Amino acid sequence: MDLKTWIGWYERILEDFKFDPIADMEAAEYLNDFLKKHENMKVDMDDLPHSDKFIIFGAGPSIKKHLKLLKEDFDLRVFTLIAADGATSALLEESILPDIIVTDLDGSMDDIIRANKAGSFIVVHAHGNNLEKLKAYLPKLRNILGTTQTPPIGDLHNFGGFTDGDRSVFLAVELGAKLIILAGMDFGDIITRYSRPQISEKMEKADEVKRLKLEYAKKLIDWIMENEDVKIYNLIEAKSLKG
Ligand SMILES: Nc1ncnc2c1ncn2[C@@H]1O[C@H](COP(=O)(O)OP(=O)(O)OP(=O)(O)O)[C@@H](O)[C@H]1O
Ligand SMILES: Nc1nc2c(c(=O)[nH]1)N=C(CO)CN2
Ligand SMILES: [Mg+2]
Repeated sequence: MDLKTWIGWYERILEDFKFDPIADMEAAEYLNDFLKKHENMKVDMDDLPHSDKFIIFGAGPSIKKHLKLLKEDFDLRVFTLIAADGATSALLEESILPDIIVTDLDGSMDDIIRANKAGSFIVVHAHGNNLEKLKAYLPKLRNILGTTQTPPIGDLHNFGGFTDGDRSVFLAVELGAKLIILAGMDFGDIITRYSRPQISEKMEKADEVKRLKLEYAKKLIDWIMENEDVKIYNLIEAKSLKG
């Protein structure tokens, strides 16, 4: 998505969520300054693993079922694997290391740091509500690519995308994907412990903000399906994985 089109979406998001664009910019400046001061922790788009086939994992209720089916029926080595934030924990439980993690640092950070140490590249998003998390966790990470939802500054990227899941799809398109399989991308209004590590039940009804975030995630992925030269299959809609 070009920047002009993204800014149109961003303006609607700012209005719907009442986010503060100045706070978004301050977080972006913090991330950019950190990466400038720690060149050895930074990577660029060319450094990220990629192929023309991607699987992108979201943190929805179907994630474990989809992971098990994919492990049985597909040679995962053919794909570049992207975990959206909290989905990283589900992959590690199945002994799968994602090639790339896309995160605003609110998944299970123990798992995300473990995967990053084991070799997953990490695409860290700065926004007005995660400045404290940037301060706490950036020093613990390596192989970082920085993203922002504001017009990009310095070394940061903005290839479009709001939630970690849809931003992962925009990233895959930017990296040359021709085929993308979506797993654990239920959208809807049920969230899991992978998405909210602090909830006590295995699943819960999403609050209104999360429900609206998932609505945007779906709309942005629909936009990609209609406007980009890529085939996207959501396993949620597949009648049979082999069919
Ligand atoms: N039912 C679902 N529950 C949670 N995530 C889902 C669901 N369906 C799809 N996803 C995708 O999985 C991604 C990873 O989930 P996670 O909740 O960790 O992300 P997030 O973008 O950080 O959201 P939040 O800002 O609410 O913490 C989401 O960004 C979303 O795009
Ligand atoms: N300001 C702000 N921006 C965001 C937020 C958020 O909570 N606040 N959440 C996101 C991922 O879902 C993406 N962008
Ligand atoms: Mg997140």
